[in-house]
Amino acid sequence: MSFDALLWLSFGGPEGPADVRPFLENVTRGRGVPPERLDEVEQHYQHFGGVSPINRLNREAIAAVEAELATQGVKLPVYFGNRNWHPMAEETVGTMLADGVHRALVFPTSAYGGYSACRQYDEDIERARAAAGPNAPELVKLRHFFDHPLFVESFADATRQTLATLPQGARLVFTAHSVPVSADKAAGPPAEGGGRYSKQVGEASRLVAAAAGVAEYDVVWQSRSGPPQIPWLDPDIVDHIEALHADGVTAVAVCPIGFVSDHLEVIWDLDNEAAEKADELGVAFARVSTPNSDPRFAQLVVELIREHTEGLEPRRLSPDFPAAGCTVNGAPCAPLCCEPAKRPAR
Ligand SMILES: CC1=C(CCC(=O)O)c2cc3nc(cc4[nH]c(cc5[nH]c(cc1n2)c(C)c5CCC(=O)O)c(CCC(=O)O)c4C)C(CCC(=O)O)=C3C
Ligand SMILES: [Fe+2]
Repeated sequence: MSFDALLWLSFGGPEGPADVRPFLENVTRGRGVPPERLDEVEQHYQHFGGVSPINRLNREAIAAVEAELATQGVKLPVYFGNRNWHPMAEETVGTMLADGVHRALVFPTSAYGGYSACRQYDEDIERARAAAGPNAPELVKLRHFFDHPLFVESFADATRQTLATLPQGARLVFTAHSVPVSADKAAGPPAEGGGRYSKQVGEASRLVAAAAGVAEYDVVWQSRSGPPQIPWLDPDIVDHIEALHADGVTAVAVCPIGFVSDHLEVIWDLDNEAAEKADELGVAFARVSTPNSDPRFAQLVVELIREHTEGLEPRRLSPDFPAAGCTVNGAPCAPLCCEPAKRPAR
């Protein structure tokens, strides 16, 4: 099938102090996140001058993908749009329409299924197309890539490098963004029994640990928000470091398997909060870098594109593991797949 563009679809982040509050309001609109949590998270952003690295990292990754497309002789202009901050997906899809784009592939910057990691990007696609009107380009989203060999090898090499900086016997701990337990239960089509997000995170961790030659590891969660009475996936990375310390562990390598770039949730929640806890306990700490700046990440994106443009055989390390994510115009992967949780009224 023929496509005339790629839309790089990401989360978005503030690019100056005045952007922070409106950005956070976009992220949490109608989601019942307590104002105290927002004030706290605002401080994390202001600590870095109100600038999240995420937009810069996306622009760098896009430049690498453009270069890789040129190297492989694939002609496809790349556009950049976000869910929560400028350039917003609505603005970008408007530009694509004005440029005469009819059909585009969409690369979402998340490797996983689940509401926040997959279905919400479909909602972004729907919203952006609705804003563009009846002639909006057709938008075909690329699939989950948690078990793609290029994703796994990139994290595995980075993990090996990080472990080499730590004393022998360091514990390897994978982390991904926590979500409400109810959201994880609703992840995947109902017949699958839920948990598609946490299961894929667990499988990616298993693959990376195996490729890095590590037999024992843990999978934990980070960056929890929402009111405390609502259960989220746990344990939290900071609590887990305490538990490991109590068990006599003296060194920890943290691999942010749930993310593709060193954005704010990584540089604050891990490099700051988790590292501080480890330091306080006298536990050696090192964080594995994410794939964003690895040349294999650009190769991965181009390979996912060529699955569509040239019918390239999808490469998966766990082909029997449930995965999806390839949607047309933001329609769900399957009926009731990753249904949005019931949200408190605004
Ligand atoms: C699964 C998942 C991913 C991974 C998939 C993916 O990468 O898409 C992810 C990524 C990210 N999350 C990010 C930032 C934030 N997430 C928040 C809040 C929330 N995240 C959730 C889930 C996820 N989030 C959920 C269930 C909430 C509660 C509110 C709601 O139900 O939606 C809040 C609100 C304040 C707070 O409470 O923390 C912020 C600021 C940034 C940008 C960092 C930067 O600026 O550099 C990125 C990449
Ligand atoms: Fe988040």
